[in-house]
This record gives sequence, structure tokens and C-alpha cells, in this order.
Amino acid sequence: MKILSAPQIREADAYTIAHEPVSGLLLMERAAAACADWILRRYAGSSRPFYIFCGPGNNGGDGLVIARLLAENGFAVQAWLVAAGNVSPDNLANQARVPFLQKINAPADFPHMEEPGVIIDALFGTGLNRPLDGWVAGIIHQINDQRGRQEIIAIDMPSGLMADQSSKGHACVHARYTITFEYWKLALLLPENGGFAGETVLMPIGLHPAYTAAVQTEFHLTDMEMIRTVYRPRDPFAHKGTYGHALLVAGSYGKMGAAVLAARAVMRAGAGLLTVHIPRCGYEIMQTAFPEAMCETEELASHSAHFDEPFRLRRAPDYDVIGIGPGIGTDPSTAKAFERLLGHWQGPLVLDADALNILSKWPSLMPLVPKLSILTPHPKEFERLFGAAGDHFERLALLRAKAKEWQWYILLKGRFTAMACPDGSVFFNPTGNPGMATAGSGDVLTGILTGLLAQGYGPKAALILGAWLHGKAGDLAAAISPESLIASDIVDYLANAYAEIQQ
Ligand SMILES: NC(=O)C1=CN([C@@H]2O[C@H](COP(=O)(O)OP(=O)(O)OC[C@H]3O[C@@H](n4cnc5c(N)ncnc54)[C@H](O)[C@@H]3O)[C@@H](O)[C@H]2O)[C@@H](O)CC1
Ligand SMILES: Nc1ncnc2c1ncn2[C@@H]1O[C@H](COP(=O)(O)OP(=O)(O)O)[C@@H](O)[C@H]1O
Ligand SMILES: [K+]
Repeated sequence: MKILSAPQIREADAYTIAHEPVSGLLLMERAAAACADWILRRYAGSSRPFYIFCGPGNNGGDGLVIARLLAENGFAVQAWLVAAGNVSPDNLANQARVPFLQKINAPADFPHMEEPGVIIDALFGTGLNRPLDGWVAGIIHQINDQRGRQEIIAIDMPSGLMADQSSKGHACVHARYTITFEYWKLALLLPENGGFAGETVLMPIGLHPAYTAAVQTEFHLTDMEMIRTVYRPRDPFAHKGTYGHALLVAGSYGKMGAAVLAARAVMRAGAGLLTVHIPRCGYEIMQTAFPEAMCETEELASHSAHFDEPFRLRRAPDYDVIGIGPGIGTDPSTAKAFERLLGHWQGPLVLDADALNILSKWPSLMPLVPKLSILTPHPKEFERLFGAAGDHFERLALLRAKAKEWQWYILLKGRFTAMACPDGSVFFNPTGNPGMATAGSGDVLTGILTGLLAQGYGPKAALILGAWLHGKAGDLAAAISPESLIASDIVDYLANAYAEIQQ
């Protein structure tokens, strides 16, 4: 699913108006009716009053239509026009159809909302061109002061939030829900804005599909259509060699759990064969906890420092992929082995956790990491590797720049994990939940990605599918309670996540 910028969304509106054809007024009616339907379903049977704040532009126009439709459906509705700018023609036309409309010209006009109800924020949408200031910013703060008593629903965007630029420090509505039209906006996917948008509901409003098909964008959100395109069903005549042989370098004394979690995920993701390189202390642990994996054991008891040796001595099996990092530590001897391994291996590679920490400790190793490798940093690891950014838009720009510079695939973990490709395109993953903020869930992701690469998925397909499966398995595992989710549950639910694709 493409993510469009505010100017592209305006073009999509204009294209639809010209080519459907449909009048702007009717398109507004259609968008607002879709919102009103959602609201009517959510508050069916409730007697909560609605307090609707409308701005001067087309976002305000949507609010006016919603006010009329909710009133027609028997709800108690009050609506205010916040007279803060040039009134758009479609807004003006709809003002005439809301006889109970009142005006706010100054903060002192802000109403007292007697009963707990629902605030509809239709002040500003994608047309916002600069931060809100003056008395209008004051109105935003007054709306936010109502958060305890009133449920706030933002139309298209929380007012004050810019679609394509950072809004750090700006006055923005804090919504419980954001009903956004047709396309995701970049701002809604970045963590620093999560608190403003609340839960985002994507609402199709019938913009012209020809525009969406043709428009070029660097940003995408994974959807089911994409997953079904990427996913490759298993060949009925397959044998275990068909799905590749992965080498996983993971674990050290006290951190063998990371190795076990990642190893299980490699195989649950569907790899044919797995060899795990572990220190001696992990041998019984791995063989007992996960007999499906073959073990290659170090002479060292505590950590691994010779995983390059089979390659150097030309004794290594024909691996299809190497996954390295979970729990290996950053001992200089491990870093040296990593450096030597990079001298022998130019194939598919997944780098996570301590492999990334080794790179940030010894950045001279970076040029040795093969092009098209996958790196999976969490935000702290990302900062250690590439430096800090002023805000999350800057961080996204840095992510894209580094993926292009090094020709790597870089997956930056988060609520909407962002995966940057060497061509600068970015795919956001929608699945997952806060229950997955638990020790070891990243190790499971490393395993899944390694398992997919082993089977012959290319790096981009492995990322899109792997992040989706990881989050979906987490969602299914957290269905009862996100608090109790532990990383091995994600592995246990991978089969159910695959089953969702096959439905
Ligand atoms: N035909 C269309 O174009 C459709 C547009 N839709 C709605 O229209 C919205 C976009 O409408 P607009 O382009 O009119 O923009 P908005 O309604 O988002 O905002 C524009 C208005 O805000 C004022 N404004 C902008 N920045 C300001 C600032 N910093 N301080 C004070 N005032 C400021 C402008 O002068 C203008 O009056 C979308 O978010 C969506 O809600 C929907 O009705 C669907 C159809
Ligand atoms: N709030 C959240 N919503 C969605 N996914 C999340 C959330 N919190 C964490 N995750 C996912 O869980 C994983 C955590 O990985 P990481 O921080 O490396 O964990 P660990 O180091 O403990 O293995 C990432 O894939 C991340 O995207
Ligand atoms: K709004």
C-alpha cells in the first residue's frame, strides 16, 4: 500500500474530481459519510453527546457534514466553526446546512461541555502548512484539556500534526482515534506522533484507483495483498535440501536463550537445515532445548571466537545464509572472528544485536559487510551505528541514506518497523503490539529472517514477509493478554501467522 505525501493526496483528490468525475462537495459528503458510519457503529445505542470542532478548510467541511449526519441520526450534536483562516467553498456550502453551527473567534468562546461525550476534531487536516500558533494553538490545548472527560476522534489527521514533516513541540490534538482517509500519512507511522493519533483507522473514500496505481512513492505499508504476492507456497516435491541450510552464530555464557529462540525461529520459518555455532557451555542446552538444530561447538566454554574456522579450512558445508549476533557478546576475540568471517562470506547475511554492537565498536569493519546484507537494529543500536537524529523524520532520512550509502537492507524496529532498501524505498510493517516489547523478541525476528533467506527468498521479500509474520505471530499470541507475552510464544504462533496468509 502506497503512502502518499500531502501534495500527492491533493493531486489524488483533484484527479478523482476530474476523472470520476465527482464534485468536490460530493467527495466531501462521501468521505464524511464514511466517518459518520464508523462513528454511528461505534456509538450505537449510546446517548453520548457529540462536540464537533470545524476549521475553515475542507477538513472543517468534513466536520460540518459529520455534524449534520449525526444530528439526522438522532444524536445530540453541537458544532463550532473555529474562524481561523480562509473558508473553502465546500466548507461554506456545508455551513449553510448546519443551522445549529456556532462560532469561536477567540479562546474565550471555547464552550463548556456539560456532559462527557465525544469531541470530533475537524479543525485541520492535510492542508496544514505551518505550525499552529496564537489563539488557534490555544484552542488545541483547550481541546486536549478535555481528554479525561471526552473521547477525542480526529478526522483525517490530529489537528496540528503535519503529514510529512516533524511536528515536535507543536500544538497538536491528542486523539483516541484518528480516522484517516484513503492513505496512511507518514506522520501517523512515526513513534514521536503515536500519542497524537491514538489508534488509526484507515477509511477508504473511493479516490480514483488510476491515480494510486500510477503515482510514484518511496514509502509503502505492507498489506495482505503484498504478503500474498511475496509468499511462496511450498513445493509438493520438496525435500529438506530445497529449503536451504542456515548457519546461526548465537549465544554465549548466560545468553544461550537468545540462541535457542533464534534457532527455533529459523526452523519454524521453514528452513530445511540449521547448524548453530555455539560456545561449549551451550552444547547440552541447545541439544536438549532444540534437537532439530545441528551444533557446531567452540573449544571455548564462554563465547564464540572461531566461527570463521570451517570457512578458512574449507570445511564449511554449503550454507545458504548466515545469521549472526543474538547473545554473542562483543569480546574482541568474537569481533576478530567476525572480521575474518566477513573475509570468507559474501552471501546472504543477517546481522543483529551484538553483531551490530561490534560494528559500532569497530566501525572499520563496516566496509567488509557485503552489499545486500540485512541489519536489524532497534533504535538504540541504530543510534550507536549511525548517530543520533533530531526527530523521527530526520531518523527516517538517516535510515534511507545509510541503506543507500552501504547498499544494505536496514530494518529499524518499532511499532511500525521501517525497512529501508538500497534503492531508498521504505516499507513499514503494520503488525505487532506492545506485548512484543519483551526480552528475546528481536532474537526471534533474526531467526525468522535467516530462515526465510535460507529458503531462497530475496532480502527484500524476506524482510517484508519476515517482519509481517513476526508481528502477526505476536498479535495472535497476545490476543489474551499482551503483558504475558514472552518471546517463545512468538515462535509458537508462527504456524498460525502462516495460516493467515493461506486463508
Ligand atoms: N476534495 C477534497 O479535496 C477532499 C478533502 N478532504 C478533506 O480536506 C482536508 C484538506 O483540506 P484543505 O486543503 O482545505 O486543508 P485543511 O482543512 O486541512 O486546512 C486548510 C485551512 O487551514 C488554514 N491553515 C493552514 N495552516 C494553518 C495554520 N498554521 N494556522 C491557521 N490556519 C491554517 C488554511 O488557510 C485553510 O483555511 C483533508 O484533510 C480532508 O479532511 C475530504 O473532504 C475528502 C475530499
Ligand atoms: N509496541 C510495539 N509494537 C509492535 N512491535 C513491537 C513493539 N515493541 C517491540 N516490538 C517488536 O519486538 C521486537 C523487539 O526487538 P528487540 O528490541 O531487538 O528485542 P530483544 O533485544 O529483546 O530481542 C522488534 O521486532 C519490534 O519491532
Ligand atoms: K483534524
